[in-house]
Amino acid sequence: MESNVFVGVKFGSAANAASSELTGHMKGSTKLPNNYDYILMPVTNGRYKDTVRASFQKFKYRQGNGAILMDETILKIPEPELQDLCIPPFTVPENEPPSYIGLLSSWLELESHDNLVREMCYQVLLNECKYARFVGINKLILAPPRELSELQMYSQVIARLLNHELIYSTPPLLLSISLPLYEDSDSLATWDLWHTIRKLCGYHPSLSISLAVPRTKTPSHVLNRWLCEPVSCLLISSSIFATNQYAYPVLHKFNQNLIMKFQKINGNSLPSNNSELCIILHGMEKYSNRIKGGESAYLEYINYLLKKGDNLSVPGDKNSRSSQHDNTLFQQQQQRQHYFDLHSPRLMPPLKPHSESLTNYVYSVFEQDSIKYDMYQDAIQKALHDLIASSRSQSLVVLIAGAGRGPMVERAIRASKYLKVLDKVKIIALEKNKQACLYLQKRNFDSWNNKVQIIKEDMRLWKDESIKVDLCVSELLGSFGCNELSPECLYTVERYHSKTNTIFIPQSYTSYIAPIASYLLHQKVNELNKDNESVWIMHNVPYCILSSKINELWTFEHPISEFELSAAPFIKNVVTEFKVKYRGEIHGLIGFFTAKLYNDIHISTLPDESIVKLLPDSDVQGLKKLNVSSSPDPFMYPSEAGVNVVGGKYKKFSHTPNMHSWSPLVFPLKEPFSVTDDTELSVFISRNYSVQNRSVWYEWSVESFVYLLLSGASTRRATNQKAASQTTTSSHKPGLHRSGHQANPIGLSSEGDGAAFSNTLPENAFLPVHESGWQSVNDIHGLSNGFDGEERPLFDLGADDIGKLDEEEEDEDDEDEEDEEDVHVRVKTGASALHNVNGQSFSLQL
Ligand SMILES: C[S@@+](CC[C@H](N)C(=O)[O-])C[C@H]1O[C@@H](n2cnc3c(N)ncnc32)[C@H](O)[C@@H]1O
Repeated sequence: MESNVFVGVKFGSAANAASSELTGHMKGSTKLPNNYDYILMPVTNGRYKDTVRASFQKFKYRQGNGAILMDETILKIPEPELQDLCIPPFTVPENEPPSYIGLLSSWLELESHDNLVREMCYQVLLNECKYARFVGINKLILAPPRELSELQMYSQVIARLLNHELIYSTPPLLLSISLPLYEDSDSLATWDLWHTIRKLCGYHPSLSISLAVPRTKTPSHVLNRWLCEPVSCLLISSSIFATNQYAYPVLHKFNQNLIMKFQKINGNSLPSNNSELCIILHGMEKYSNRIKGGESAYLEYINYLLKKGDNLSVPGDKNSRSSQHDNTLFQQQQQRQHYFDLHSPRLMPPLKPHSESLTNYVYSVFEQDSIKYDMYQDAIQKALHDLIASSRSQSLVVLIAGAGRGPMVERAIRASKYLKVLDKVKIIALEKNKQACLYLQKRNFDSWNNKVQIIKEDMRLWKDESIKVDLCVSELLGSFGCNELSPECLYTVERYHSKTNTIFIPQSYTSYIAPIASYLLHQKVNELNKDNESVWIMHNVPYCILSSKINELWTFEHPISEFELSAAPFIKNVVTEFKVKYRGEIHGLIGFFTAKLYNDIHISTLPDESIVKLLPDSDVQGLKKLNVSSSPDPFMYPSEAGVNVVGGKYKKFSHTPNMHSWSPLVFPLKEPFSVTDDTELSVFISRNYSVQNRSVWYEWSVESFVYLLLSGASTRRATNQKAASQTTTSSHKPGLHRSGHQANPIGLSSEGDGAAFSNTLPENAFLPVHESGWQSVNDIHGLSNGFDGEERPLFDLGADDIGKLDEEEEDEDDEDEEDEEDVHVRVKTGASALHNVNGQSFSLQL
C-alpha cells in the first residue's frame, strides 16, 4: 500500500474459465502480481460449477422418481474440493503478500422462481463465504441481479446470507454488489437498484457496493449520491483510459476528479470494519500492446493519481504516500493510527459548556484552530479602533465572556498592543469552569503581568451592575450557532453590564439546515437505542445534501433588538421549504451556522459553494409592503441585508478556509424518509424553552409534497382537489384543515323513480348549501363559522383582516368560473414523526 487507498487487480479469467488454467496458478505455474495490494479472484472455478450442477440434477432426478427418502428431502450442495478452488488455501508469508478479494459465483440464478434453484444458489454462496472466512478473505464481490424486475427474489437470497452468523460474526465479512456507477438513460437507475436491494436487506452493515467507473462524465448529483454510500471498490476497466501524447494510458479529467473525491472519503461511508476503499484495475491485457509501458503503466498511473490525491486531501499528513517509505513500519503504523483517529467518521454528543465543565484536552483541541482566533483578533482590533474613535472616555472595559484557558484574552491583549492602547484597556476574563480559571490565573501571572481581572462566575448569575463593559467578546457558539446557549448567556451580560453603545463580538449568528442522505448516519443512529432522538455532531460522516439549497432559519443578534425582546426572544418556530430535484432517501437534517463577528468579519461552517435560501428579513418585508424595489443582489451577506437585498433571495457561501473547530450538527430522522423526483419538502424546526425545567431543546419533523398537473378539462375537479390537498399543508394554519374537504354526495343517484321510500334521491332534494364531513365535525365541536369553507382563529387579534377573507374567496370563485387552464395540485406524499418532543432525548440545561 502506497496510498491511503488500496489498489487491486483482477487476475486470470472469469469464474467459468477452464479449471486447468486456475489449477495451474494453484500449482504455482502462473505468477501472481505482487505490486498490488489486492488480487481479485473467483473463489471457485468452473469445475465447482459442474459439481454443483451434477449434484443438483441428481437430487432433482431422485425427487422426480420418488427415490428420495424422507430424511433426504433437503438439498445438500457439496463444499468445494481442492480442485474446485481458484484461491488456494495459502499461508501468509512474512513480507506482506497481496491479499485476496473473492468473486462469488456469478453463474447463479438468484432470481429464479424455482425455490430449489434459489436454495442451491444460497448454499453455493454460503460454501464460498465459508471458505473465504477460513483463508482470511474479508471482502467478497457479488454479481448484480440479472432480472431487474425480480429484485425481491435476488435480495431474499442475499438477505439470508447476510443474516447467517458466518457473515456477521466478528470480524464480519463484507459483501459487495457490483454495479455500474452511472447509466445515461436514467441517471439514478443503478442507485435505485442498489437502494432497493439494501432496503430489502434491512440496511445490513455487511452489504456494500463495488462501482464500475464509466467512460463518460458522471453528473455531479449522481457522484455526490454515491460518495455517501458504502462503496468498497471502484472497478476501473482499461477501456475507460485514453492515451496521452506519449502514448501512456491516462484517465479523463472528470474521472481523475471522481477518483480524488472517492479517495477523500476513502471508505468513510462503510461500517468500521474493512473501511478502506480499493481501486481494482481489470482488462489491461486487452490493450497493453497499444499503449506505452505495457500493463504496468496502468498501475503506475493510478499510483500517481493517488499520490497526488494524498497530498491534496491530507496536507502535510505524515501518512501520505510521499513520506511513507522513509519511516519504519512501527512509525507507519503509529501514523496510520493517528490518521485514523483524526479522520474516522463518528457521531459525537454535542458539548454543553454551559452546564458541564470542558476538559483540558477539549480546550487544547479548540486552541489549535488558529484561523478562528485570527478572525476574532481582527474583529477585536476593529471594534477597539471604532470605540476609541467614538468614545470620549479615557479607558475601555473589555469582557471576555467564557474565557476558557484564555486564548481570546491573549488575542485581546495582542489587538490592544497593536493599537497601542493596552494601558487604556481594562480586561476582564469571566469563566465559570473552576479548573479553567486556575489555568487563567497561571497565565495571568506568567504572561499577562496580572493585567487581567479574573471573575469566577456563571455569567447568567453575574449581576454586579457596577461593572459596565464597552466590548464583550465571547465564543459560546455550537455547530448550529445557538446550540450552546449563547443567546441566553449573553442576554444577562446585556441586561446588567452593557451600555447603549456596547459592542458584542459576535454581533450576530445565524443557523441553517438542509435535508441529507447519509447511509452511515442511519447505520450509526440505528446502532444506538432506537428511541434516542438526540441531535449529534457529525464528524467526517459522509453525507449528500438532497435539496437544491440550504435554508437560512433564524438569527440571534447582540444587543438583542427591542422587537425581539417584545416577543419570546429565545423561542423559534420555523417551517421552511426545500426543493428536492432527484429522488432519494432522507436520513436527517444537517445544521450549520455563520457568525458576524464584527461588521465585515464573518465566520462560516457552511460547505464551500453552498447556495443559501435567505430569510426575508423584517426590513425587506417592510419594503415589500411599501412596494419599494431596488436592484437585487443575490450574493449579499444576510446580516448586511438592508434595502439592497430586496429581490435577492439567494446567496453563495463558503466555509471559512482552514477553520476546523466545528463539524456540522445533525437532526436525525428515526425512519428513513423517501422522496421522489421533484419533491417539495417542508421542514418544521423549533427552538423551545421551558421555564419550569430551565431547559432549551429543538424539535423537528418533515413533510413531502409533489405537484400533479391536471389539464384544463378537469380544472374544476382539480380546483376542488387543490382545496383538499391544501388541507395537507395547513398544519400551521389551525382550523383550515377542518373545513377544506368538499365531500361529494357519491352513491346518491339522480335517477329517482318517485317511490316514497326509495334510497335514491334526486340531487335537487338537498338544500343548496353543501356541508362537508369536516364542517359537520366542526359543527359538533362548535368550531364552525358557517359554510364559507374557511375557519377563522378563535382569538383573532388582527381583527382588521376580517372581511378580507370573504373578498379573497369571492375573487377565487370568480377565477374558478373562468379558468379552464392547467392546474397544479399539491399532494402530500409523506410525513415524519415530530422528533425530540419536550426535549426527551436531548436538551440543554440553563
Ligand atoms: C466554547 S468555550 C470557548 C472558550 C475560549 N473562549 C476559547 O476560545 O477557547 C466556551 C467557554 O465558555 C464557558 N461558559 C459557558 N457558559 C458559561 C456561563 N454561563 N458563564 C461563564 N462561562 C461560561 C465555558 O466554561 C467555556 O470555557
